[in-house]
Amino acid sequence: MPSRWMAHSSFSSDHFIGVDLLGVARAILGGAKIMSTCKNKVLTLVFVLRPGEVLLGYKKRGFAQGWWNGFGGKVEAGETIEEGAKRELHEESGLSVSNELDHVGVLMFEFVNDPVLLEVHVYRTYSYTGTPIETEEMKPQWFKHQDIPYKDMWPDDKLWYSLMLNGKYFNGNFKFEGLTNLLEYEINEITK
Ligand SMILES: COc1nc(N)nc2c1ncn2[C@H]1C[C@H](O)[C@@H](COP(=O)(O)OP(=O)(O)OP(=O)(O)O)O1
Repeated sequence: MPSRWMAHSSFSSDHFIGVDLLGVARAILGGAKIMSTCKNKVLTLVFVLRPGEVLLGYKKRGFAQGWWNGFGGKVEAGETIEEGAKRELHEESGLSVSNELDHVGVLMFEFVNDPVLLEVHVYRTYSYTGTPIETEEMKPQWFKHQDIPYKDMWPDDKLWYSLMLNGKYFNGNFKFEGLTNLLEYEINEITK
């Protein structure tokens, strides 16, 4: 969300890769403009962890079909973002979480020629009940951190997964042209 761009302006050089300063300035200014004209679509993305491994789901249909991702989707009317995250996790993987999820980040995605910004709330948890099951939408599989299949994932994922896996808090802004061409981005680690 553009306001978050402003609120957390301390860039971590470790995670601020591949964008020149002019590009960042343009992106921030562009963000401010976008904020006044766009409506955000609020989505969730949940990562279930066990020591050294993360559970990902292979998307069998719809948006980003054929790619691996965490579990999540649109927040429905009448539910909090975290309730939406738990519901989507259960629908897509069969797992339930009764404790609070750890809210580790917010990612903003802009797509060229699309006025709608995606506001993706990222959660992680080590605490869950159930056994992952294949659903109509996702096929779950545990991956060791070193085996995460980044080539079959959204191009932004390799840029922020290490923060998420290491329990850091972060936000990010990404501008895509189509689904595979990441034009600009910035990622900020947040000190709580
Ligand atoms: C653009 O980059 C993205 N990267 C990553 N890693 N994840 C993303 C990106 N854009 C969206 N997502 C996530 C956010 C959600 O978890 C899903 C999209 O959810 P979907 O559109 O399938 O929402 P549902 O409510 O499940 O939709 P249907 O019920 O209509 O299937 O991807």
